[in-house]
Amino acid sequence: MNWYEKTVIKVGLLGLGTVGTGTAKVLFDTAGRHPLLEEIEIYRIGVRSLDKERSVNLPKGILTTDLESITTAPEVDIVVEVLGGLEPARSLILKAIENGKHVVTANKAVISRYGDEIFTAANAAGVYVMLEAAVGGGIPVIQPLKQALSVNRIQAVTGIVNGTTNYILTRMQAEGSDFDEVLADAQQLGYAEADPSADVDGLDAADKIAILASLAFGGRIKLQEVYSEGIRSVSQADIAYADKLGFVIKLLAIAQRTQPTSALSVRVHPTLVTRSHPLASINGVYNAILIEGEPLGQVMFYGPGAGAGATASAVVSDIMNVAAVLKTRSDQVQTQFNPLLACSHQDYCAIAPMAELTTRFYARFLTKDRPGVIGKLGTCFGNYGVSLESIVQIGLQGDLAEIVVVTHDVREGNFHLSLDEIHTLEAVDSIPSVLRVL
Ligand SMILES: NC(=O)C1=CN([C@@H]2O[C@H](COP(=O)(O)OP(=O)(O)OC[C@H]3O[C@@H](n4cnc5c(N)ncnc54)[C@H](OP(=O)(O)O)[C@@H]3O)[C@@H](O)[C@H]2O)C=CC1
Ligand SMILES: N[C@@H](CC=O)C(=O)O
Ligand code: NA
Repeated sequence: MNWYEKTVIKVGLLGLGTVGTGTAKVLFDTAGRHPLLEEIEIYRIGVRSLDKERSVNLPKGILTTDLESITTAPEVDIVVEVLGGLEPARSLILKAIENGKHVVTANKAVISRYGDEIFTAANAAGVYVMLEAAVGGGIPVIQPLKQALSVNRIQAVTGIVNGTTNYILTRMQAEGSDFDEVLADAQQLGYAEADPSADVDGLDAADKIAILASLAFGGRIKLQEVYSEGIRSVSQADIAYADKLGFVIKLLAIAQRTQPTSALSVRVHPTLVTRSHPLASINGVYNAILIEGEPLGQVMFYGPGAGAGATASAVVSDIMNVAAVLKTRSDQVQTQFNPLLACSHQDYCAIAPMAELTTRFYARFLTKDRPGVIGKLGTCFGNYGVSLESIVQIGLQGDLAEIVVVTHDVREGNFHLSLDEIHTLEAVDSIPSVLRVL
């Protein structure tokens, strides 16, 4: 059959949870959207339970628990994986590719770990694997990086890419709310991963920055080389001190190349961001990704980073992009990829160790309340070339003095050596927090 004659493109949907339901709702309600959507039909939907109540009206017999049959059905053109988790998602994606299906996925966990295997298989099979929903939820950022921005030499990608943690930090900052209570709300709103520690411990953001770095810097990224630190250590005391010093605390995901030929720094950590920075005002479930490149300069993408409708918008845009290729292809056999849709990186990017990072730091110390302690801290910092931007003693915690320090740019390895020496001072009780400053 000639692809020009095809008027129905069939989608096999794996998963009908938050994202799957949002996707089905858009595909069942096409009025007022792009006319190409009218040519896209859901063939089957794979779920775990056939008895669960669903918030979308479904044609009879469309649900199945036999997910593999969807990936092999000759009728299906595009398999949409919105199951989450590593398995069976990875195996089903590979099965779909093996059977010549194009794949759309929202699964950053699978792509960041098995992207190598998946894209190698897809390129060999002549199919596309699309992942707009995997980063920034509804925000178009994957396609812009592959297309409009690929003209640029990218220098840095700095993002708030996890909706759950941004929602938690925003409410902790605005209302002084309790961490566990706000996390439960984020879960109830459908923002969090099935295991929310992926959000809270920075792992979801690490998956996403690995994907963004790969596209921005043109090489594969080994996930285990991405440094990640979550928000469990962020306390109300640090939020209050940051506020007094003119900062807000955000979980940032950063991929940066300081010199054209240098190794990349790819990392996720809670960060003090000065209130005037564009990322400081991104609140709630919203995400933003600030990209810096030459010759463009800075561009920032902003929008809802999680949730059913927003994520469905990204999933369906990928389905449409593949559908457009299928409709305009003159031959059923793939002869050439569209280089602005496919992913063909072969080499790995070199990643710099964290000790080599140059950044500012915020640190909070509890010390004995006696004269000369600040001088001793200053000497330890001076021994390792750590220069201080500010040092303040605001209050007491019991009979201990609380001292907060913000440094100028320093090599991370040197800063940690100075902390090691400070730990040995008799006057120092503890160092409850150390955070980086953008
Ligand atoms: N939620 C969000 O805002 C966003 C999510 N994502 C990503 O989208 C993906 C899906 O997330 P989300 O919709 O929130 O997840 P949910 O947990 O809400 O939904 C998962 C769906 O997959 C089905 N499912 C899961 N495992 C199996 C299995 N082994 N066999 C059969 N069916 C299975 C479930 O079936 P049943 O309904 O029967 O239980 C359910 O329908 C994840 O990769 C997530 O990271 C990306 C961006 C935003
Ligand atoms: N759990 C994720 C969902 C979207 O990717 C988040 O909170 O950002
Ligand atoms: Na996106």
